[in-house]
Amino acid sequence: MAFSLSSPCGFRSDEDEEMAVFESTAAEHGGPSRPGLPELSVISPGLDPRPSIIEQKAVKPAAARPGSSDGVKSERVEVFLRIRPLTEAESERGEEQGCVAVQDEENVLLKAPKESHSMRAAERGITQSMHKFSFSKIMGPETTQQQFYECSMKKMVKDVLQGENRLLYTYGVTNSGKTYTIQGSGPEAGLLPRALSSLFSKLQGRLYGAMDMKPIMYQDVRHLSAGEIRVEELRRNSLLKEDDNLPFRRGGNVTVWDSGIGGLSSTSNIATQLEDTDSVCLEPGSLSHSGGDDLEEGVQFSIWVSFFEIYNEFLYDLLDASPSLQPRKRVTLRLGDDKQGNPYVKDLVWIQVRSADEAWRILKAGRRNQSFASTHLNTNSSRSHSIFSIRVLHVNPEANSAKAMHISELSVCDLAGSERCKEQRNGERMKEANNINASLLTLGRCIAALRHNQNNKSRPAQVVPFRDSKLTRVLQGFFCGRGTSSMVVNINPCASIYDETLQALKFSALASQLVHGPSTKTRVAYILSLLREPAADGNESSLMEDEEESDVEDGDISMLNTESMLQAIDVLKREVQRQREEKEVLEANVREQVVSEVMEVISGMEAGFSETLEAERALTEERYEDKISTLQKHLKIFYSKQLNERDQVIECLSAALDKTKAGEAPPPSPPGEDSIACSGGLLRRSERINKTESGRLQVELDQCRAELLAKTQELTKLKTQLEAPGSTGTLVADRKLEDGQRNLRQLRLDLQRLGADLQSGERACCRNTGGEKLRQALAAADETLAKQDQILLELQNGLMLVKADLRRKAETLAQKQLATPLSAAHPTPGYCNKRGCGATAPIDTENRPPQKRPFFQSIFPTQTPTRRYNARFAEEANATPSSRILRSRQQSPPRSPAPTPRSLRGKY
Ligand SMILES: Nc1ncnc2c1ncn2[C@@H]1O[C@H](COP(=O)(O)OP(=O)(O)OP(=O)(O)O)[C@@H](O)[C@H]1O
Repeated sequence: MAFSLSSPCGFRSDEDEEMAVFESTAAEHGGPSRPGLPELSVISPGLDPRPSIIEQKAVKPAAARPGSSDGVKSERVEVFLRIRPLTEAESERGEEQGCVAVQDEENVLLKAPKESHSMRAAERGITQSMHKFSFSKIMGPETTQQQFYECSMKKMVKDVLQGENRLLYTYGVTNSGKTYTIQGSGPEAGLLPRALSSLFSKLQGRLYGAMDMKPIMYQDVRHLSAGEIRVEELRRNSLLKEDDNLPFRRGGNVTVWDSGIGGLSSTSNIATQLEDTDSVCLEPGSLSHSGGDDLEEGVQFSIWVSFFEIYNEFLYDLLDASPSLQPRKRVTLRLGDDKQGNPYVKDLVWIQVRSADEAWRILKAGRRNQSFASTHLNTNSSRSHSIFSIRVLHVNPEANSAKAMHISELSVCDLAGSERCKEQRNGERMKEANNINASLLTLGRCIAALRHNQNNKSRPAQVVPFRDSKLTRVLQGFFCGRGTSSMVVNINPCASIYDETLQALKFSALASQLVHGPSTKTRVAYILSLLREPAADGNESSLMEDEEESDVEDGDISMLNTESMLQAIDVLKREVQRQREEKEVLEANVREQVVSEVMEVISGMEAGFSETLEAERALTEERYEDKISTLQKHLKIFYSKQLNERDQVIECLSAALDKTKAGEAPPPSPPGEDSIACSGGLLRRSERINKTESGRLQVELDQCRAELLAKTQELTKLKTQLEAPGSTGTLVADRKLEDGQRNLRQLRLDLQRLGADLQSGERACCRNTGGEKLRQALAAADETLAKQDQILLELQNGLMLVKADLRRKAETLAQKQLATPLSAAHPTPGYCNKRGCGATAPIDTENRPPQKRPFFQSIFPTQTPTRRYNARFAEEANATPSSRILRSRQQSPPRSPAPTPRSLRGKY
């Protein structure tokens, strides 16, 4: 897996989010800034002055119980920063670009150099170019090993001798000085030799010399038999002897061994370094605090050490001594859990040491087996995580064996350096780098999860992925309350590795957020306090009677006898039960409270909803009522208009009918017609038509009547004139006759037009309610017209008779005139020619009664237009007025054919 240092030590997702929590901008802290982009981020455990000790109840409220652990304080994980000095070579390369600036003892500022990825990212606006970090203590390049020991590890040694478990681990980019910090170099002894020296210095005269008790598993002790003791002694001597025979002492040869995985895999030229470390010496007075004044009275201490490494996710015992220097197959160790679930390295070699020198020699012997290699950054780079552990057995020789033993531990872990995989050209180095980075990634995830759980106690706890790597599994106990840990972050101020350094510091910022869980001693104290409490039934009141108060105060639970331990277990079981019940009650109360609150909220919501619903309903009702009333108003107006129009139509039709009844005969309408299909528009149109047509018809009828009357009077007058003998008005009568005929023709034409108009009126009227009546009226008018026609016919006949009479008289006069000279001198041929009356035959014909022979035919025997007209007229005399009107329309092309009532019916 190619590892990118884009996030701190491989933090990928959750952790990156977490990191954002600590960041703040330059504006907040007065740092330099560019427009629109803050250049400084502050990544620290807290922005407020950080107390090194905080109240435990703020961290773990559940433990704040009267009589138990109330008031016990919990510490933040200490994180130290150590900046190594630049080497001459690095300075010559121009690595000094001031990217690491120590502000004070706790704060450091990182400024991205020009060529770094961070600066490029900052220029693109992705991140800041400056970052500020806070630490428990910052040790600059000038810091000596002694100073660093004083501030970091000295107290840890003291704590371990008092029965605590402590872990110190170094973290940083490769070649940043981790190994130097732990082991030292030359006269600069590292933390570990100083701790060993300090430890044995404190234990002067208090060492437990026998080798009959040995630490096993997580923190158990086994009593050794004599045979086993011999085996242990042999092993120790072998290792010490091996150290004495180290090749470098004889000239610095190369040691070669098999990593146990892929055959010969690691090569180390350790001569130089071991020579250096071999000569590690402590400055005079550096361990001035030697002396075990604060050690427990009467207790002796047995010191055992182990040394193993995690290389490519395999565990190797570095003290698995073998006298052979030949390549050999290394045995891998397995991890196991004890009954309490504490992880431990199975079959790990523990060597009892009686002095700091022995311990140091054992360490050196183990280092020979450690995996080192030359990388592009470090010629002697650790390719594995190495863990050197010191177990202190607290033995009370005066007490019985069961309660005489307590174990504490100091572990020092030199983590392999994180690095860019892509920069490893060797395949094996690449693999190592991958494994190193993977395990560091897991460590980061564990720390992030722990921190999350500590900060979010109310939420479900995250699973801490200790099992995802061997490293975290081994260190699990120190992160879970069975000890405390301190971190040393080593950085190299070289500009070329600025980006990696920045990521390492971000990782450390996360680690510094951690708070130590309750220590082992705290738990023991809690259990013992439970045992001291008088139980409700009084059964436990005698529990501690056998125990010495001093033992209890010491908090060493192993000092209880079996019976007391069983009782303690019972008490603890009951305590667990009590706490469970307490929590159940609490949960029930909380549930009840939550339910009642939720119900309140629900009922409030219900009330709100019903109010809203009511308001909505009222609003909707109001709106629809408005709409209905508007609609009703409109309908009312519409129907009242309709009714008015209808009434008007009815009135008009009634009036027209009345008028028609009074003197006019409207044309008949087809039977069965009614006004069911009448619409408002048709009624109005009918009304208009009726009004205009009726008026016009009325006027025309009046005119016709007047004309008829005038003609009748004229004819009567003529008649009387003609009847008068010797009347000189023959010509006048003739002329009058012609005029009468013309007038009659005109009259007929008018009548025809009148008939057509009446028919139109009939069509219009047939649509309305009074259509039937109007038709009847028209039929009556038609009959009247027919009667008038009849009268006219009679008049014509009368005229014909008068004319015939006049002719006869004229002939008689002519004959008389022929008989007289006067009559010869004044012939009247013009008259005869004019009238075409030369023929005599017609005279006879004309003497026939008028009914037998048409009047005009008798007057104009030849086929003239007048005759044709008269013939037609004769036909018409026998036809109804309607048929005459229809015929006249057919013979009048200029006039458009009138629509029949049927067609009108279809149209409407
Ligand atoms: N504080 C210091 N003062 C002087 N020299 C130092 C200091 N820290 C480190 N060095 C030197 O820097 C070099 C690299 O140190 P070291 O081997 O301890 O790095 P490292 O972090 O352990 O590297 P790796 O992770 O690759 O093992 C060594 O030569 C060491 O002597």
